[in-house]
Amino acid sequence: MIASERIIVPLDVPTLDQAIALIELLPDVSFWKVGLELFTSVGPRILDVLKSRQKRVFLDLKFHDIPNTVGSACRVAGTYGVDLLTIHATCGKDCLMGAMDALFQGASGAAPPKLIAITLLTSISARDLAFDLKIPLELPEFALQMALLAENAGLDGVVCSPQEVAQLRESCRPDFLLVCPGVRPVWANKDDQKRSLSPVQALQSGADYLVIGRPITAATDPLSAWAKICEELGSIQNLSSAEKVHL
Ligand SMILES: O=C(O)c1cc(=O)[nH]c(=O)n1[C@@H]1O[C@H](COP(=O)(O)O)[C@@H](O)[C@H]1O
Repeated sequence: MIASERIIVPLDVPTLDQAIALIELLPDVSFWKVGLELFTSVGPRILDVLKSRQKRVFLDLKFHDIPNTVGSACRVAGTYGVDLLTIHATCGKDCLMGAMDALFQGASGAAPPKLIAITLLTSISARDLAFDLKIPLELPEFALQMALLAENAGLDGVVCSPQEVAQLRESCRPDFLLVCPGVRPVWANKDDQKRSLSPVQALQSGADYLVIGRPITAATDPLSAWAKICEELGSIQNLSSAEKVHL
């Protein structure tokens, strides 16, 4: 897999027309993420648009509810034929296991999406975790525990910040997918991301996929921002973990 295929670009726009314009502006992007804004606005139509263009699809709905509700939603999401789907690890083990079962049922014989759990949102700082959320664990330890919970529940991987990815790569099974948002080239704004690293650092630390949005989509020239990031990633010599990923 070449480095650019490991970048997932979020379609964080409110309308179908804007989503299609972005897809057409960046023809070399092979993996797109559909998140809460676009899916709330457009629904599953956007998934058909992407699949008809042979794109891989990350459906980022970040489910977080009781097991019965999440399971029912996963049964529907399993019918969509997408590649990746998100759930919060803090749903708990029963909910995570039930979600996996429900995805298989929904896919009815076809390959279900890989289910990956949010460990801790990349917009949360160590201070937020301790003082606002009152979690009595150091941030890297909390992220690790959430990843181990997801792994024990049989999930395919997790979403984590690039700052924790090296630790998770060491502690989790080798084929456990590690997807990192909050990635920022040195020349880009941090925006609301609190635990970022550069794309090169994130891949070198063991990420399988990088989610990179505003540094590309909000750039004055998105096409050259995309090209610049691909060029930076092209300089990495050892991309071995990519060989394990078959999405
Ligand atoms: O699940 C995600 O993709 C996600 C998890 C997380 O912890 N942090 C995070 O930023 N994301 C998503 O990754 C994307 C990051 O976008 P930028 O900050 O514009 O690069 C957004 O679509 C977020 O919804």
